[in-house]
Amino acid sequence: MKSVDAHLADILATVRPLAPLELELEQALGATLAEEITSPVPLPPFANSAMDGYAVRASDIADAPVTLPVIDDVAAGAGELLAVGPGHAVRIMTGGPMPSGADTVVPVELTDGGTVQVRIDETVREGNAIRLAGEDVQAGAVVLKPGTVIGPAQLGIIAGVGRRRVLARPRPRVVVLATGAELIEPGLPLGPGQIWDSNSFTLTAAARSAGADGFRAPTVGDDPAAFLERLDAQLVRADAVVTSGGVSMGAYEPVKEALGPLGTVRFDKVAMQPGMPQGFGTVGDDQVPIFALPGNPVSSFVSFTLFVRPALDKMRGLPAGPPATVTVRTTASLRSPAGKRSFLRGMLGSDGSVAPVHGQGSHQLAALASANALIVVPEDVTEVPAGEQVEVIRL
Ligand SMILES: Nc1nc2c(c(=O)[nH]1)N[C@H]1C(S)=C(S)[C@@H](COP(=O)(O)OP(=O)(O)OC[C@H]3O[C@@H](n4cnc5c(N)ncnc54)[C@H](O)[C@@H]3O)O[C@H]1N2
Ligand code: MOO
Repeated sequence: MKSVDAHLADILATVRPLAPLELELEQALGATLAEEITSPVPLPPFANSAMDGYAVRASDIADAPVTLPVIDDVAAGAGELLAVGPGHAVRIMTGGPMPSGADTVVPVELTDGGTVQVRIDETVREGNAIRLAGEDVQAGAVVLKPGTVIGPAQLGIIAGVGRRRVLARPRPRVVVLATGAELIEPGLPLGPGQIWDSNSFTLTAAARSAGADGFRAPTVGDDPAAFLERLDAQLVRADAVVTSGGVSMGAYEPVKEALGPLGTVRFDKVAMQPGMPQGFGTVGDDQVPIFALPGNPVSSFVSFTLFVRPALDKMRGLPAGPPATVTVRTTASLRSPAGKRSFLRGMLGSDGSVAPVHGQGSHQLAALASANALIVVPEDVTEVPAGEQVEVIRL
């Protein structure tokens, strides 16, 4: 049997980072920056008020209460500004550019709010409530480095320095294709021998959680020709394909039967529990990576976590490797088959312990849904007593 590490190494040796594209900001969430972002101007570009109030000279309000004439009204976006001379005040709004001559803003709460003249009840220190030009970013400064994943705040600064597009590796497009003659769409009534398709929803969501665009293709039955036809139709929009089911030893294994003869997809038994039968390779003229995951719901999810997620990291241009683990104490004893690495479903507690959940079968979806961690038991360990330290992968 092939080791988990060797299988992941083969996958990571095959997949390539996606080429960077010029992305519109609306498309850039979750993409990985492939250029340095600098600011062409200082930010803020000009000194402006941090509060709604009055721009004054600090020396004029030292003996507050004082009453000053209001000579101008400055909203955010105002262009033409009158200078503030000695003894003058200008009403100003948050974000409004500071008029020359003024060195201080008095918040409206400390005044009578007048528009012709204003009574200032309290003095404030010189420079109060002014946001200086360049206080956030100096002109020419780097605000984001290549390799940064663009989240909401990163999008904000890219737009904030005036950019409409960025050079970035896009989110990988992952097509999820579930196979099985027994599968029926959730929402429709079950017939004899049928089950509702859950894997395609889990895997599509897992792809999205991993920073990809997940697309759920319509499921296919057990006919290899129909599978190949569906796959072919989906390849145009796929940077990677994930299938579920049809890879073990049965009489009807459409994925294995369809992909095996291509010679570009290998089917292996990987020394793990769950998730032993695994297919991986490339398909189509563009050599699109394909992950043929086992059909058992827990097996396909665990396989995604161990193999597909790191591959997506690599496609996104991020550091890629096995999932991170933390060491905690198990509250109960654990069992694992000899020669296989087990990934038991567990619940991490706030006290630094993990409890295996009830129901460790690879078909037990509800138990998986109640877990927040995978407890890793190495290949050479068959029993772990309660209270021992174990490695866990957080889900
Ligand atoms: N004789 C052997 N039988 C099996 C072996 C083996 O080595 N020798 N391996 C077992 C292991 S381990 C696994 S894992 C499964 C993998 O089977 P397949 O990948 O071929 O998957 P299927 O047979 O299509 O389905 C397995 C199981 O999962 C259910 N399933 C499938 N797709 C979905 C879906 N989209 N949503 C929900 N549930 C799904 C399906 O109904 C089956 O119950 O093979 C073992 N057998
Ligand atoms: O490898 Mo299978 O996933 O145990 O059920």
